[in-house]
Amino acid sequence: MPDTIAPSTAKILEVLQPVQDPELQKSLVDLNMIRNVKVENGIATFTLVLTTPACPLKEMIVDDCKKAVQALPGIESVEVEVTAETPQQKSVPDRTGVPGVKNIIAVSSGKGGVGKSTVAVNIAAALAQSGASVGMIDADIYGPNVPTMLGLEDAVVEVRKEAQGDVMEPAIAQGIKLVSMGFLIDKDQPVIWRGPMLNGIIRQFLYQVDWGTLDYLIIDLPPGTGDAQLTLAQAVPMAGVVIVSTPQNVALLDARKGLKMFQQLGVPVLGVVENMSYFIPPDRPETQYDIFGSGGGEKISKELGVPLIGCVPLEIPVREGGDQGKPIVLNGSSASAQAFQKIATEVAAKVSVAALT
Ligand SMILES: Nc1ncnc2c1ncn2[C@@H]1O[C@H](COP(=O)(O)OP(=O)(O)OP(=O)(O)O)[C@@H](O)[C@H]1O
Repeated sequence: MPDTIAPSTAKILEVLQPVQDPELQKSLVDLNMIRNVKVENGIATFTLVLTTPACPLKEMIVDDCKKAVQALPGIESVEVEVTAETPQQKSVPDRTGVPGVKNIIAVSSGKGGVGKSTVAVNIAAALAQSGASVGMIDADIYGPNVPTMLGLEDAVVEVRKEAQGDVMEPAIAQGIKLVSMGFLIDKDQPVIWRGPMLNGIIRQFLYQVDWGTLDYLIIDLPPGTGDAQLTLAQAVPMAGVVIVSTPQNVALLDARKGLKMFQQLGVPVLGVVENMSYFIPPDRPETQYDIFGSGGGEKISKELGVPLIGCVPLEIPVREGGDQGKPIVLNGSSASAQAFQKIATEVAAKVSVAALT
C-alpha cells in the first residue's frame, strides 16, 4: 500500500496550470492543450494536444509537464501522449477560404532562380513528415518544377465531373498532395499567359481540387510581384508568406519589393529565408565561400522588421535531391537539411501563434 494518497485529476490540472506554451505564453490548461487526465496506481497519464505536429518545442513542453506532475506526492511516473490539432487561420473579410484547408502559406521571391521552389518543397516535406496533412499548389507558370522535385514529373491529374463542376484529383508523393501548372501545359510548347487565364487557373487550383482536410496548403508562386501574387492575395485569406532571397544585392532589392507588396495587401510576412547563403567544399570543410555575398538576409530582416527564419547553404545534395524527387530535408542531417527543418518548424509555430492570438 502506498503511504501517500494518489492526487486527484483536479490536483494534476492544478500543478499543470502554471506550465505555459512558450510561444503563446499562456497556460497549457487554459489553452485546452491538456486532456484525458487519469491517475492509476501512482501513474499519471494525460494527452498533450499541440497546435502543430511540427512544434519545435515539443520536448521542452513535455519535460515541463512531466516535472510539474512528477513533483506531486503519490506520483511514481508520468506518461504523456502527444498529439496535435492545427488551428484554423483567422478569417479575413471579403476573402473566401478553401473548405477543409486550415492554413494557406505562400512562398515567394522577387527574383527567379533563388531557390523558391526548393524552399517550398522542403517546407512541405518537413511538415508532412512531422505528421501534418499537407498540400501544394505549384503556381509557377515560368518554371513549374515542383513535380520534378517530388518525383511526379509524369503525373496526370484526373478530373471528375460533379454536380458543382469539374473536380481535380491531386497527385501525391512524400505524403504531399500536389497540383501544378506543369500538369496542364505541354512542356515543349511556350505558353503565353494572360492575367485572366492565370487568375482562372489559380482559382481552380484553390477551389476545384479535392484537397480533403489539410493542415497546410503551400503555394509556390512565380517570381516577382505580378498577377499571380495579386490574384492569390486578393482571393484567399493567407496565414502568411515566406520570402526567399539569396544574399546578393539584386535579389535583395527584388525581395524587398515583394515583401512590401504583401505587407500592403495585408498578408502577414512570416519571415525571410536566405538561400545559397554560403558554400563549404566537402573536401575542405574548414573553408567557407560566400558566393553570393553575405549578411543580406539579416540586413533586409532588420530593415523591414521581419524575422530571418533560416539561412540555407549551397550544397550539391540539395540540387540532387531536387532533381531526383527526394527533398533533402527527408534525407540526412546536412547543414541544409537542418536549416530546412528549422524553417518548417518556425513557419508552423508562427502560423499557430497567429491563429490563436
Ligand atoms: N541551397 C541550395 N544548394 C544547391 N542547389 C540549390 C539550392 N537551392 C536551390 N538549388 C538549385 O538551384 C536551382 C534553382 O532552384 P529553384 O528551382 O528552387 O529556384 P526558383 O527560385 O524556384 O526558380 P524559378 O524562378 O525558376 O521558379 C535548382 O536546380 C535547385 O536544385
